[in-house]
Amino acid sequence: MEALLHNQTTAEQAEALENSRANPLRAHELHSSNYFQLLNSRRKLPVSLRRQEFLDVYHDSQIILVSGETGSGKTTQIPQFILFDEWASGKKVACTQPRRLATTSVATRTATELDVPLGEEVGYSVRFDKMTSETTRLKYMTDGLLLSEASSDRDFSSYSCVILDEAHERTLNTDLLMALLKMATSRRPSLKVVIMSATLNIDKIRGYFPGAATFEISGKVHPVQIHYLSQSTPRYCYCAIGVVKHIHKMMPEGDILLFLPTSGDIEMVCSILRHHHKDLTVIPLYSALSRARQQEIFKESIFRKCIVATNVAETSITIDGIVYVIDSGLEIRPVYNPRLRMSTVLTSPISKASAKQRAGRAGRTRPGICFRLYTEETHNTCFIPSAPPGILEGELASQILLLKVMGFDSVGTFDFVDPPHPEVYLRGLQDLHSMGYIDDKGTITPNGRVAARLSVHPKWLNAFLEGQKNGCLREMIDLAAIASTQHPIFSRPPPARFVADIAHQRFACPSSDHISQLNALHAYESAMKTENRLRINQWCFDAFLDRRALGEVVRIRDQLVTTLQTMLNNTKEICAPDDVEYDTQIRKTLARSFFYQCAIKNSGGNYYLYKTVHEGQPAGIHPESALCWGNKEWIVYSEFVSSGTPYLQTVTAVDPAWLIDLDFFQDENLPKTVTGDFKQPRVKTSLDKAREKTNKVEEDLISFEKLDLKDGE
Ligand SMILES: Nc1ncnc2c1ncn2[C@@H]1O[C@H](COP(=O)(O)OP(=O)(O)OP(=O)(O)O)[C@@H](O)[C@H]1O
Repeated sequence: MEALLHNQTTAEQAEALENSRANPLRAHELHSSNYFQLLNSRRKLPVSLRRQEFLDVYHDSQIILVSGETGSGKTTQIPQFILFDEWASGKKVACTQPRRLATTSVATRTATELDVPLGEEVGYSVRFDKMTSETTRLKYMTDGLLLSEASSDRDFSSYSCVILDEAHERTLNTDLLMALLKMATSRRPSLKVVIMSATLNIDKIRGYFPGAATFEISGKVHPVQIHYLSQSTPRYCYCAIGVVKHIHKMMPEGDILLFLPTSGDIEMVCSILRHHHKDLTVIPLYSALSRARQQEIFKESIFRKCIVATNVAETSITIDGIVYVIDSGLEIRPVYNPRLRMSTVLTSPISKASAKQRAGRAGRTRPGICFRLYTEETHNTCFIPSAPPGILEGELASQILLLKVMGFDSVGTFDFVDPPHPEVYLRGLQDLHSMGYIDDKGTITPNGRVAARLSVHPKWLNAFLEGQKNGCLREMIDLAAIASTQHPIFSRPPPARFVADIAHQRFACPSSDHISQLNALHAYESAMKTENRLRINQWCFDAFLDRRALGEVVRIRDQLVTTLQTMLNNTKEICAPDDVEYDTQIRKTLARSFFYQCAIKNSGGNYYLYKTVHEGQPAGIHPESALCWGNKEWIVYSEFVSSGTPYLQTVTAVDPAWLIDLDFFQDENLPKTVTGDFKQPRVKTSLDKAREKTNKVEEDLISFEKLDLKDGE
């Protein structure tokens, strides 16, 4: 012990020893010198100075709303206070985060602070990835994951306390958790709930939890100077490059964090910065990058680091060394349009709360400076106080299904913090009905129950069932896994986009992007069997495939295969890529499972080559698709997104004959004008032709059967 503590002063030694005794995780063990160093800095955090006061409030109340400055220690310290306080209960403490990167990084930090290996007493759990064990008592997890746990345990019975962090973001999942926790606390008096945020809209949440106690922490760790532009500029990327150059050439050491709205902006700015500043380590950060590439932001560098990020770096994470933050004041927010079944991603100004969070990424381990690429007047007059709750902007089908499986039949009267817009809610119900997951009365069906428990979007259950009939269940599982990874398997680095597109041609299927994805995955798996580890990296590099994304797909797929084992045991012979029927069966399965996402060639459209069948919304096909030339009459698509231009993404050509028996395509369900005519006569004609053709084939078959053919005739 003396040897370990030889660097500490006597007072520190005493304090450290006292703390180590109070720490039930390692009370009988010696701590590393790093532990004591961290302990020293943790003790100075504003939250730590009020530990006892917090615990007093915690003991007296069941629900506590905590608000405090960014960097004051909420995310890393409060869960530790609660962990030790609740130790005797034998239950776990959960702390939720809206994003995966923040979840894994704060779990790592807290485990380091407590001097325990990550995954033992402190762990994390995000979708398709976890580091937890039997001994885990403090679990950082994404809000989505806790929500899916709640679907089978409405009382949160394995937890003594649930902490919802970054509640000001009001994600759809956090809002639902608030509602479920409110009910659970009335059933389980021993369950505690802590809702934390730097900029909590206290009045709204306090109104929702009338009896809750509030605990406010003031005080910053380090000051952050804020600078505004004197005049606004629309050329935010070039302005940002100018500020980086100025900092790099003129200002003292310290890393830079630059916030831009889109991954396209980020890649463009990164390539310009790399070209002009060889002595700057430029690192992009956005959600579509693989986890390993995201982790690069935490690595040390001999040069000054410049991290160029979207709002994934906005909350909870601390990147040691960041002194300068440059904030473009913009972000992209997907907004769901229930009438068109389309997600619009538009670049829009951030909220004041987000601006504060972004500035708060500096000044965490030393004083910082934040350059805001907008005027002070813009900040004060144009930015809304906080972003609208996710429940008002997102699609709701899977959340409604989850609530139904939990027994909330009348979701319309559910006690939300902010109720969803009725049109979005009704669209969600309609979609679930089309998928067969709820019946005419809105009651969940047996298929709906299974779909709600899948780790992928519930819509995939129909693809699995249809795939089982058509002998391509494994292919549907592969596609569900590909759709569920955040990272695209086809890599298209901007400087080599053209070369990448040529490399991807070897996987391309002219009638289906889904089959192109399968081709790439299967080629990777064959290469894995024959090549060694080093060669496989080169193989992926040459093919412009993201190896880590493919690895993640395989992991997700294997988990799904385990879940769907019984289904797989009952499946027909799996069709193989060299079967004549392979393409057709996959396209047919996709058509019959995603029939509500159909589009037909738009006869009058030049640029917008297609129109969605039921909404009649014109759209182009994404230029990365093998079907972008529009030579197929009918298609199904996976996503309908608009970032100014509406695009259908990941599309497959289908035959309308595969759809004609579905209710969705019967005359009474096709959209009509007020005079009763079909809104899209082309859809109607095409379906009628398909019907005639199918009837003719059936008639021919019947008359063929009627012929009493004898052997040899
Ligand atoms: N990975 C890390 N490396 C270095 N210091 C860290 C790290 N994580 C946290 N810290 C230190 O701990 C402090 C508290 O961090 P914490 O995330 O708990 O604050 P917070 O109040 O939750 O902030 P926010 O609201 O921004 O999430 C930081 O200001 C920083 O000094």
